[in-house]
Amino acid sequence: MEGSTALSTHTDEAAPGARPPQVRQPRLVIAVDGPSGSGKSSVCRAAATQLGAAYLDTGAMYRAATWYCLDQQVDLDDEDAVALAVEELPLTISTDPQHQTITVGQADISAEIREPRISEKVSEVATNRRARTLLVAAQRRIIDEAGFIVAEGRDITTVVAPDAQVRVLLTASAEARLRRRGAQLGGTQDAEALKRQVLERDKKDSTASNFTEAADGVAVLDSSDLTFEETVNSLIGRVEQAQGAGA
Ligand SMILES: Nc1ncnc2c1ncn2[C@@H]1O[C@H](COP(=O)(O)OP(=O)(O)O)[C@@H](O)[C@H]1O
Ligand SMILES: Nc1ccn([C@H]2C[C@H](O)[C@@H](COP(=O)(O)OP(=O)(O)O)O2)c(=O)n1
Repeated sequence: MEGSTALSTHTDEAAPGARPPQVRQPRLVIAVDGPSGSGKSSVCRAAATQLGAAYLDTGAMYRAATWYCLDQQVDLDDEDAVALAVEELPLTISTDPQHQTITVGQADISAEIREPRISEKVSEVATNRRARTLLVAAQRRIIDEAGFIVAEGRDITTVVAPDAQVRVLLTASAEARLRRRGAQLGGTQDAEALKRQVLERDKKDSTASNFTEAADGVAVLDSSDLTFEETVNSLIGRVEQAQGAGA
């Protein structure tokens, strides 16, 4: 049933930065979208750590849903079956940028969801409209509970948190993104496999959300010619500007 989110998402308590838990953070949401390999996860994790903010990797939730469907031998072409599986998904996700774990039931699938077998199937779940509705609702709950959080994905600036104080589209050239993903996977993937996991997946994902052009009010951060540190600093600079504006 659409709207009745039985998706029992549970968030592990974030332990961000060195800030004591009793210090209440002002509400500040940093939304980052972008294509595969643009640096969203690594840049946002580093920025959240330095800022003492929580961190939400929404792609990991789509990956976990895909892992669960495959584990339960759900036919990914069967839209209803995929939506039902996502409805019952017993997901726990950490929002601590320094300790990222994701579990389904008792299974810790933090490493498994990064495997190429998941990357090659995840768009089939991410383009399921009902699955998206359920996952977006869960993501909004997590963001609301955290208050001070960097959330990244494909539709955070536009659908999940369009009212975020900082909204950034993180991009990089196709060449840079393929090179980065290849290096990240330790050179284990040939050029064709990388293209499937990066460019073809982006093309399919683009049918479900727009992360190739910045929406109104969303700043573009092109990391093609920036070092990792420069990219992180640029994002933090935007957050500090917003903090200054809100102070
Ligand atoms: N500006 C950058 N310069 C060089 N490498 C980067 C940069 N940004 C990210 N990377 C590296 O590229 C790889 C892919 O980044 P990742 O965060 O997984 O991207 P995404 O989450 O957008 O798919 C990581 O190994 C990361 O360290
Ligand atoms: N908010 C989001 C986040 C991810 N997705 C989809 C798109 C991707 O194919 C998968 C996995 O996302 P993930 O960010 O882990 O992918 P990359 O690390 O960028 O390659 O989920 C989405 O549709 N909406």
